[in-house]
Amino acid sequence: MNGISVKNLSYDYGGKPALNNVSFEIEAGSFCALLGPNGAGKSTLFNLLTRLFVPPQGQIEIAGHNLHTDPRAALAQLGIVFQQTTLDLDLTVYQNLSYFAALHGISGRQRSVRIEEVLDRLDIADRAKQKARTLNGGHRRRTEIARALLHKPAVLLLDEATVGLDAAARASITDHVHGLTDDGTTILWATHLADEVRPDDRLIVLHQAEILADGFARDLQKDTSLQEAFLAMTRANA
Ligand SMILES: Nc1ncnc2c1ncn2[C@@H]1O[C@H](COP(=O)(O)OP(=O)(O)OP(=O)(O)O)[C@@H](O)[C@H]1O
Repeated sequence: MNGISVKNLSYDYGGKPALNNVSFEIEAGSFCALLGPNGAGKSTLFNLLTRLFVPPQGQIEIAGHNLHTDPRAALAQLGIVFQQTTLDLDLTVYQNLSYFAALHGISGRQRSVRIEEVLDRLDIADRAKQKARTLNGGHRRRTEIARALLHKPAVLLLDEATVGLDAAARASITDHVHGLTDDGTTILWATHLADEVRPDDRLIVLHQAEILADGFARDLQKDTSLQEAFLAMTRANA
């Protein structure tokens, strides 16, 4: 079964295409980077995958559930980390997660067990009692990723999750997120930074509403760096 399946997906803003007949499949339990410059269509794709937007054309399946015909089952399998931070800065890390767990109907002992599990996964158990306001950017992001995993989603979407972080925090977040596939979670990682993609990653390059390349990063970069290959690809299609 696929983690994510997208077929012939299109979307436009007032006639200007933001996604043009896009199709791809991501195997369950794998990490896929979605690399594209600003304006490529990444956020639009995420808004469609989370059903914030309804596509005029195309089909989306999340963990085998059709998002259009069975949205409840599909969305139950989805975790998301948006580009803009959405923590309540006046609550502690634990309280932020506890509130979210309650929204998902996770209660009682199960709630504290799950919170401990996800904090451990992101190596931030020692921050549980700290107010979110006192955390650095990297730890805030890790808290949001932990929160997105509380309901054990089969698929996790991250939209430019390292925006505004320094190089060390970016590297730590990308390491942690790669590790999340260990338990079978499917990851779609949107970025405009080629250095966040590893040679063994599945890579989809999105540019001007279309998929320019889809394969393993090592094959797409060939003898050059991925950054150079990415720039050459997007320049050639400017
Ligand atoms: N609400 C909107 N109204 C009109 N055009 C929009 C709107 N949102 C996005 N666009 C346009 O659609 C195209 C795709 O934008 P989108 O935000 O999906 O790209 P992106 O890859 O996520 O870029 P970024 O990293 O800058 O967010 C761009 O040309 C953008 O200007």
